[in-house]
Amino acid sequence: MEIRDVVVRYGDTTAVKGVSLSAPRGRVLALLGHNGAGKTSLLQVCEGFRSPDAGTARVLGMDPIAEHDALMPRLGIMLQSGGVYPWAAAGEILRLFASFAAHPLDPEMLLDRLGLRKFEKTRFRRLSGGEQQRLSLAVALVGRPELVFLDEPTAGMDTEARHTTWQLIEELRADGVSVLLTTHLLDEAERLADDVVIMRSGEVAATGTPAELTAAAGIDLLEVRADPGLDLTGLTALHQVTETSPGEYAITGALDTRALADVLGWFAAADAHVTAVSSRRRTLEDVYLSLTSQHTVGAAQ
Ligand SMILES: Nc1ncnc2c1ncn2[C@@H]1O[C@H](COP(=O)(O)OP(=O)(O)OP(=O)(O)O)[C@@H](O)[C@H]1O
Repeated sequence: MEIRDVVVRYGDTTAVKGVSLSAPRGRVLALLGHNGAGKTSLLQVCEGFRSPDAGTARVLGMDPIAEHDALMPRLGIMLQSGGVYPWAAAGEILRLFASFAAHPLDPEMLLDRLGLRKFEKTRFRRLSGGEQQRLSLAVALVGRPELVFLDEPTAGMDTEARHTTWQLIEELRADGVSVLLTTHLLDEAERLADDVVIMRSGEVAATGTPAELTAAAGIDLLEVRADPGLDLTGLTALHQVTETSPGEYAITGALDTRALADVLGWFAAADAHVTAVSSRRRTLEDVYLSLTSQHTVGAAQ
């Protein structure tokens, strides 16, 4: 899948501002970003549900709008709202979608795997949010798609369903299926994604594998608890510093021994009352927050 310079506008709002990205086959790509960052709009362009205002999209080598009918049977799409036939029973819905496909997965297997067996005779609208979500996932997968779009697939799911979903996604990838998912769960992205795209206000803020995004030599996150509201001028000239909450300072970047001494020396020189210091390697969540936080200032911004 390849998109180039895609722009999506809603009236005066530009939701996607010239995004380019490519998703190689057989990999899981996670699209991250705050509410309103433009993830769903971008997904809709790839799915052929929305025509971009500028730019191009190629999905499995096809134009998702002009070749929509040929493309759809090869895609699995799980929508945030999910609802398909609210009056039909869960089992009927899944078997119906299986009957549309040339080589479906076994719907009975999916009912069992996703814990839906006891709801097979329950109408969609009577299912709980998490059960609807599980059925929507099953519907997206039952046609044995080559490429799957999952918009917040595990939102509202309980822990067990979330783990089953992760396993299913890993099995899909092992079978060579490509997956493009959005999520607000950074641990989900870190566990599943081969590639990550972080969006901020309709633009790509960073891309890479989770390892690339979190990699740095030495200690890469130093957290210092001290007086709140310190004037960070001076420190920010040398390091990326965020006051993550009042009195909690996160200093990120590859920090060697000298840099650590500099940072603590700065707090000492500022006469700040330091009550705790800890260090660790960065997680994807740290990278995400430092790229999307409004309050981040400093050298690496
Ligand atoms: N149909 C629409 N009409 C007008 N504005 C819209 C429409 N759909 C989305 N937007 C706006 O476009 C921007 C991007 O929305 P989008 O749904 O793509 O974001 P998102 O990253 O998927 O957010 P979320 O994480 O909340 O699902 C937002 O500011 C949103 O309010």
